[in-house]
Amino acid sequence: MGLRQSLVYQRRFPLIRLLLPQALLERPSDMTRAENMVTAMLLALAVLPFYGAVYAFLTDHATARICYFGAFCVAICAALLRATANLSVVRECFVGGIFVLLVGIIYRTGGIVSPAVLWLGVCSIIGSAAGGAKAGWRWTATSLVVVPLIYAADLAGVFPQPVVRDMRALNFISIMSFTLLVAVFLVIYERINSSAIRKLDHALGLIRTLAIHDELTGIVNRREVLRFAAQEMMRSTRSATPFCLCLIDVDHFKRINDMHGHPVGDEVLRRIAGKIKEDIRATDCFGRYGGEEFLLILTDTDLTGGAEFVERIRQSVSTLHLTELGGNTVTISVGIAQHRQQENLDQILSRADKALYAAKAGGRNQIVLADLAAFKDARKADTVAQIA
Ligand SMILES: Nc1nc2c(ncn2[C@@H]2O[C@H](COP(=O)(O)OP(=O)(O)OP(=O)(O)O)[C@@H](O)[C@H]2O)c(=O)[nH]1
Repeated sequence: MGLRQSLVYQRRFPLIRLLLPQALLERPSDMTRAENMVTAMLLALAVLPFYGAVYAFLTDHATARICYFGAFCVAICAALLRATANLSVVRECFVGGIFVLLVGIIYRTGGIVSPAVLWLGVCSIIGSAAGGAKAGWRWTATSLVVVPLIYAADLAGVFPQPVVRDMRALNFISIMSFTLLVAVFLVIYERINSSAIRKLDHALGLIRTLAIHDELTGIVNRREVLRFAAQEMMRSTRSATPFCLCLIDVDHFKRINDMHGHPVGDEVLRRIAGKIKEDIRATDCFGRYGGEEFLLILTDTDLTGGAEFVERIRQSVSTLHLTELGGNTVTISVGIAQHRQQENLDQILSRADKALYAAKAGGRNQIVLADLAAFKDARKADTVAQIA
C-alpha cells in the first residue's frame, strides 16, 4: 500500500464519510476532528427531534419547536461543513448553536433546576473532540460563567414558570438520554481515534522505509549504507573484529544507456542490485552509493574472505542473463578495503575508491584490494591487483 493511500479515509461509517468534505481528508488531524464533529452532528440530529417529541408529549409545544428548529440548524451546519470544509468556523457555529438552544430550553424549563443545565457539558465534550483542548476549555469556561448567571437569574425570579406537564418524567428522560448519548459518543470517538493512531503508525512505518531505501533498486540508499558503515566501524573497533568495505561499479554503463535507453539501464541496475542482494548474508549491508555505483559492507570479514566473496559476486553478475540487453552480459569492477584500527569512514572509503579506480584502469571486470599484503590467496592473483 502506498503512503498516500494509507492516509486516505477508509471508514466503515458511510454516513460520516458522506458528510466529510474531501479537503478534510488530506491531513489525519483534520480528518479525525471532522469525523468527531460529524458524529456529534448526527447524534444531535437524532436527539433533538426526539426531545421535540418528548416536549410536545409533555405539552410544552414552544420548547418542542425550539428542538425541531435546533435540528434544522444542525443540518445546515452539516451542509456548511460539507460545502466549505471550514472546520473551525462550522464547529463554533455548531457548538455555539447548541449552547444557545440549551439556554433557551433552560429558560423555558425552570432555570437552574432544568435538566437541560446538565446538557451544557456536551458543548465542552464536542468542543474538545472537534477542536482540541483549547476549544474544549473555551466552552467549559463559557459554561462555568453562564451556569452561575442562570443561578443568579433564577434567584432573581427572571425565569417564567415551566409549562412542562411532568418535570419528574422530563428529568428521568433527560438523565437517561444524556448518559446514553455521552456513552455512544465516547465509544465512536474512541474508535475514530484509535483508527487514526493505527493509520499514523502505518504511515510512519512507510516514511521510515522510504527514508532509507533507494526507489529504483529497492536496496538501502547511500545515507543508510553509510550509517551502517559508521556503526560497523565502531563495533569493529570495540570488538577487534575485521570488516570490509567494497565499492562496486558497473562497467561501461553509459554505453548501456546510450545503446538501449535509460529504462533498460534502470532495469539492469535493478537486476544487478537484486542479484548481489540475493548473494550476501543477512548481517551484511548492501546499498546504492549513487548512479551505477554500490557500496557493500561485509561484517566480520577480513580482506582474504572479503576478496573471495566479492570475486564470487563478480562472477555471478557476469553470468546474469539480461534479455533486455539482447542476451549480452554486464560486468562489475570492485575496490575492497579492510577497515584499519583508528581509520575513519572517509579514509576507508578513499582507499576503496582508489582500489576501484585501479580496477577500472586495469581493464575492468575485476576486483582490486586496497591492501594486498593482507590477501594471502595467490590463486586469485589474476583478478586481483595491488595498489598502495
Ligand atoms: N539508467 C540509469 N543510468 C544512470 C543512473 N544513474 C547514473 N546513470 C548513468 O550511468 C552512467 C555512468 O557513466 P560513467 O560514469 O561514464 O561510467 P561508465 O560508463 O560505467 O564507465 P566506467 O565506470 O568507467 O566503466 C552515466 O551515463 C549516468 O547517466 C540511473 O539511475 N539509471
